Amino acid sequence: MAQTKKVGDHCSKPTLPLCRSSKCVKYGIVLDAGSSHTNLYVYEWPAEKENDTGVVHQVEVCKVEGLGISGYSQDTEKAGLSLQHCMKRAQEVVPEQQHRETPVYLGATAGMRLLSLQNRSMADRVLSAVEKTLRSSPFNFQGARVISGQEEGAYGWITINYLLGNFKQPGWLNFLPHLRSSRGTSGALDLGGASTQITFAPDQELIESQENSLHFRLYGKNYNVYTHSFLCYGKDQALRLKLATDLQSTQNGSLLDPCFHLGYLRIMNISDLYTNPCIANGEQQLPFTQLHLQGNGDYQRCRMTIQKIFNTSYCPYSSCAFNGIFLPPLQGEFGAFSAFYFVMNFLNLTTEKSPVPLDKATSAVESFCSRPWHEVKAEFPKIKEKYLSEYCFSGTYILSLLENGYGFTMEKWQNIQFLGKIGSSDAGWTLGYMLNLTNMIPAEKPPTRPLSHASYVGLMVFCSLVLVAVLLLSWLTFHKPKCLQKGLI
Ligand SMILES: Nc1nc2c(ncn2[C@@H]2O[C@H](COP(=O)(O)OP(=O)(O)OP(=O)(O)O)[C@@H](O)[C@H]2O)c(=O)[nH]1
Repeated sequence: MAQTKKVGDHCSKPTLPLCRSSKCVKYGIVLDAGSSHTNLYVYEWPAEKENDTGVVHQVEVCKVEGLGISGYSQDTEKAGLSLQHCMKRAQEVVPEQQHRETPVYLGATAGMRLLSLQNRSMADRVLSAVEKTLRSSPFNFQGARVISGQEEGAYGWITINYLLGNFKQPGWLNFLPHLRSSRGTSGALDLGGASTQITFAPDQELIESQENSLHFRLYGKNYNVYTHSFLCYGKDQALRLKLATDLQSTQNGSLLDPCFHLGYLRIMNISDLYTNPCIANGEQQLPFTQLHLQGNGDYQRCRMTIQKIFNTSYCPYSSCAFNGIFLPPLQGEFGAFSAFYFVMNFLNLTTEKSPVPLDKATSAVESFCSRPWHEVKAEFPKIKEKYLSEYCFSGTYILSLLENGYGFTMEKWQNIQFLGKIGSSDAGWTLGYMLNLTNMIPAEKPPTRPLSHASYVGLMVFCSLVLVAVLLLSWLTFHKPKCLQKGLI
């Protein structure tokens, strides 16, 4: 059973001093090694870091081309060069005198979790190759590791709530402890290529399954948070799961697929489809080596085929998402990011103001899926064919996951905001990871800032004037001039 994580507890012992030998850390770098590619993020500390007043924000993002876990294992040299290019970019962004103080972290997510399950030594080789490049940079390399699904969910939740300013409550709430609940935070929905996470503070205190339960103490406040990471339910692995399920009913490897546009053709090697732990050994039973996929763009049928990858036939708890995984009743607002945003943004279903209602979103995906492939390709010539050809599947998958998998009804759907960035920072787990490791979110509320000299002098003058006025009034009351006293008789 996974241990309950206390993020705030790590914070009580700083792992990285913010100021060393008169130099303060002003930047931090995090690399997110995902299944399809790696992103390098450079963050900048707020100006008044000692008092933790400003907000740590992103100043640069660099996409390391080819360095997805699969890409790296295929072409190490090319991916290594691409990584060096992004490290150089970071050296330009971070002032030279700051290089030695700037911490660099690498976290690998679900792609690497799957690679570790499938081929441990390959996964270790990938990590040590990346580590070697990072060690040779002028920055302060702090380590590369595979983060757990629970951490990915937790840090995504921390990132968006930190950026939305949800952790710092007005001081007057300290005097009304009954109002200080976990509410007022936003839930986090993250869709990757290999896994998807849902994290939120539920209404009910009890989280029925220990491995879905997180306890944080941040800024002097306790948070009970639910999280789950569904490995193999990122959008790329979900497509594989769906294809593997569909293949069971074909005799010759030809598949009429409603999740792709009419006129779209794709040929895939069956061995590529089956080389990962998400799909149990079905390959041997198939009498063909290639899959010939032909699109026929039918949203309703696509939705039905996707539905088959969610097993909702059993639930050992009071309520479940799918595959027997506990899910408490959904609570509050949610921010949906990563591929949730990429896909919904392409389909024009993200708005800054009010969310697009569920029925309108469904009609939009349905109408997109029904368009012939040649027409879609002609309209979006600049979009990568891999992304463009899969928006129909991805849009339908997102609707199925949120509606059927998690139970976002028409009403609850209105609480979802699809987010690319918050301010200048991308929504994702990386910022939360760095904030935790550098102790930027303390477990306890920082002491109230002492008054500045000018405010102190001003306050003293004001108090003195009030005192003089009170003394004068008292004197006038008890020693009234005689003429006045006579007049009153
Ligand atoms: N449309 C579009 N899709 C993208 C873009 N960048 C990444 N993706 C896809 O979005 C999905 C999620 O990508 P990431 O957020 O990098 O997730 P990941 O790191 O693969 O996630 P894990 O599953 O946790 O390993 C993947 O299927 C990517 O192929 C983009 O710019 N546009």
